[in-house]
Amino acid sequence: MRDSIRKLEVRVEIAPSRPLRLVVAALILRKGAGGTEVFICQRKPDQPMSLKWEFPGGKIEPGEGPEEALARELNEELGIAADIGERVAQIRHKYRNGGAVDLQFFVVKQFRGPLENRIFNDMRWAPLATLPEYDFLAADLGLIRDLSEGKLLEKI
Ligand SMILES: Nc1nc2c([nH]c(=O)n2[C@H]2C[C@H](O)[C@@H](COP(=O)(O)OP(=O)(O)OP(=O)(O)O)O2)c(=O)[nH]1
Repeated sequence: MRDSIRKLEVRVEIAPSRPLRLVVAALILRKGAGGTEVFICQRKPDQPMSLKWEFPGGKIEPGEGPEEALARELNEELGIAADIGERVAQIRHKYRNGGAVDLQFFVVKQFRGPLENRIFNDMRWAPLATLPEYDFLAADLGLIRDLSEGKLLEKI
């Protein structure tokens, strides 16, 4: 009995202090003159990881499914009603200062409403080949490389 209590205490001590954040983000796509473009957003100067570029989205709230969470975030951040499409990537990343994230990326090809900037420092459509020119969040860098080389979306 005492042994099992001791084991339990040890487990509590080594439990991770920062939980894994479950995050969903959108690759909102359109056809541009020079090929496919994706919608990218820049974080504000007063946010953690300030001025880094990212794909719109955010944390899944308790009780939400990933698609539901992403539709909510896109409505809150950009004022659009989006049709959430195929999940094309999942990435786990440990930030040096801020714990770990589990990121799921979904394609969005259709949405209703004009894109409004409600929370970002800047936002724009970027041709896939130009993505490496932007200072993206570290977790996104593998995805950025694949997108810019035309690897990930070839079947879409
Ligand atoms: N939306 C979005 N978040 C991303 C991307 N890549 C990446 O590492 N993240 C991280 C940054 C944040 O830690 C988290 C998203 O959380 P959030 O949007 O709900 O809130 P936040 O930026 O204020 O972050 P936090 O300080 O509350 O953790 O996921 C991405 O491409 N898009």
